[in-house]
Amino acid sequence: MTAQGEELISVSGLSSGYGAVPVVRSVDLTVRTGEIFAVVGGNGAGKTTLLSTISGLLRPTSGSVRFAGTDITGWSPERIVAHGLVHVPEGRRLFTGLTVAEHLRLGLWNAPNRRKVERERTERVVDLFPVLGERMDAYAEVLSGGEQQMLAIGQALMREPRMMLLDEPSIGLAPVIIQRVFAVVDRLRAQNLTVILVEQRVGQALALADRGLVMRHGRVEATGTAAGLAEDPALRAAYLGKAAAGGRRNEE
Ligand SMILES: Nc1ncnc2c1ncn2[C@@H]1O[C@H](COP(=O)(O)OP(=O)(O)OP(=O)(O)O)[C@@H](O)[C@H]1O
Repeated sequence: MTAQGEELISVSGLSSGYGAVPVVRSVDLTVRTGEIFAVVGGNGAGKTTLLSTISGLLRPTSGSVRFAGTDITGWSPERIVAHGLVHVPEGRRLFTGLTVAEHLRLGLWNAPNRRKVERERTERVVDLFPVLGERMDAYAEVLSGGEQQMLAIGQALMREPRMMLLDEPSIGLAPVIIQRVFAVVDRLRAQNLTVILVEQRVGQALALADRGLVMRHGRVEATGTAAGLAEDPALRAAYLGKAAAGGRRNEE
């Protein structure tokens, strides 16, 4: 177990891609326990590929990932999950024909103590997302987009992870629902869960995060505190839209 503020994950020189096509190029990052770390950047910058490489879905072509004091480079996704690092992919990836309760149970599918902990962990997920408690017998496909996102996060939380990789949770959601999902991520941080958050909504992600990085063409373009990144004039102009860049100019 790592204490709050201690380094939980350290990614060094990580590169990966698809076949012979390199996408992630020599990325370095470290995240401390209890932090929300935002990864932002334009379409196709390599954010999803970076998360998939950290979670073992893609093998790195070089570099290393050290998590909770152990080198997990090249481990299978199942082994990485068992070590406390879960990945909530973009698009939620729920199963048609399975209910909310079945999805939550599935989150524990290969957990050694699943029968013992299922009830208590389900209660914790429902405490975070009360709407799931009201819809336990509903099939995933009839849930709203927001409920599906909550279920995807809830399923990952059934493992009581130390770290969550959260890919584009806001996609396709109404602003009020995005706020609700982000509020839960904030609450999870207060419970010492560490999060790497990939987001297209750069302003909102940086407002929530402690630190972060900007990716461009698979490389780290900038890294630092979320507040520092949000105030950087070049980054504001590139990723926060004309209005934000204009606002900055007006302030100066
Ligand atoms: N399965 C795949 N096979 C081949 N190329 C892929 C695959 N997935 C992504 N790519 C390519 O890798 C590059 C990076 O994609 P990635 O999805 O990691 O970027 P991203 O920053 O997450 O973008 P977005 O925000 O649009 O999801 C893109 O050029 C994309 O076309």
